[in-house]
Amino acid sequence: MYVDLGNALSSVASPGVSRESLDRLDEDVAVAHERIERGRANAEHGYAALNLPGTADPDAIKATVEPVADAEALVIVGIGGSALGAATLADALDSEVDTYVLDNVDPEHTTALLDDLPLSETAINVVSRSGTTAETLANFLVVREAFETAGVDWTERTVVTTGEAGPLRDLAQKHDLPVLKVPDGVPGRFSVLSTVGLAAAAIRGDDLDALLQGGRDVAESLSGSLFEAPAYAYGATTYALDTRGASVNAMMPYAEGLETYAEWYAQLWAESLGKDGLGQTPVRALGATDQHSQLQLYRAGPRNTMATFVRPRERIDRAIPATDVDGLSYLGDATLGELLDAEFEATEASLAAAGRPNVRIEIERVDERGLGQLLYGLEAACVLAGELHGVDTFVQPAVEWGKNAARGLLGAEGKFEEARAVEEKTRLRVE
Ligand SMILES: O=P(O)(O)OC[C@H]1O[C@](O)(CO)[C@@H](O)[C@@H]1O
Repeated sequence: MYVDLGNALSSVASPGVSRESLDRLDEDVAVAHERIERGRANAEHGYAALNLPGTADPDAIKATVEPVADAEALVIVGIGGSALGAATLADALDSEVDTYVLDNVDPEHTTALLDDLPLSETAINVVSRSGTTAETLANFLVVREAFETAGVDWTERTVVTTGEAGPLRDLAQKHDLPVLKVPDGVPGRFSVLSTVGLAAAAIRGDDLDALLQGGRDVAESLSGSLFEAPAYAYGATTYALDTRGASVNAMMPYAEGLETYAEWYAQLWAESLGKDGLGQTPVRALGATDQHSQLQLYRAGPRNTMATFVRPRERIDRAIPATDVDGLSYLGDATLGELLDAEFEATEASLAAAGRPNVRIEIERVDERGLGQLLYGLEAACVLAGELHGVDTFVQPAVEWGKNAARGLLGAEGKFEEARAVEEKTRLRVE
């Protein structure tokens, strides 16, 4: 994983950070690194996630999913951190196994998916750390019923990933289902390199060892200086730019296979840093596509945005056929990959020319090792940014209010004051 901070410097951009400020900030990075290392050594909640490249057991995961290793299709039933990591790997990596993610409770979408699936050839990976998330459990009950209606034994097609206890763990035990434990101390959004992201990857036949090796590559680079650790360089720079006004971070990977990665990043950044009135707003974008939708704002809108450009250094390419159409012959001399790289460098430079901060992140290829580096790198960057902001990176208390309100509206057991607030909504209807 390579990071280039050049276009974030105050000599190029505003908001920007001076080299002297980065040198001063590096002292705080050293202190934060010590804290992180201590947290990792004691396997403290959250910090333990940065140990996964060394603690995850790919062979045990592969053995557990063996019963469904013959699947032609896979449905991942989960939400948030229990879906986005696996979905990111599935979007980026090729596999013989057609993979679908049920991470919403839209009846039309769920029904259409179940109607199309070859259920007898389909594996189900239901994932929930708490085992109580309404959307995940509701979708699983619907999926299970579809299998039963089709006369397919769902207990033969299901692998469960969940915590030590809870309704999903109870269900797995009741039906003697293969179950993988979510490791202790690993919040959902930091769990892609654990059983949470790797169970589906194993069913798909992805190279788990290479994914974890990618994580180890970056873990070994973590040190007390941002000038030696690319992940910390990125984390520290987002912090420096955020505190100077860049309260929005547009994540713009230049690879179709990394589109879901930008969604994964959005949860990581929003749930980890969005608290105590602080937090950089993550925006999902895709290069070159969103040059033609969002770039106008980032180049000429309020000076509150930084952009993060991600690209693989190598990709399988395809020539653009020669053409005699006037004004287009230049395209015929290039390839799609060359055009995409030109767009990448041109867009990066266009923001710099307008004095808008941006950072470049590169990996060798969009393969298991490259993804392991990118995902672990962003996790480490996020943990460091959380230390510098002085927030508790590993909790997300603000999400509970809405969950309680929804449970109350559906008449779940217990008292949910929040549900009353929904009924007492202030109204100013215009029809
Ligand atoms: O894995 P679980 O417990 O189903 O939670 C799913 C997601 O919901 C959240 O708790 C937010 O509501 C996320 O932090 C988490 O990744």
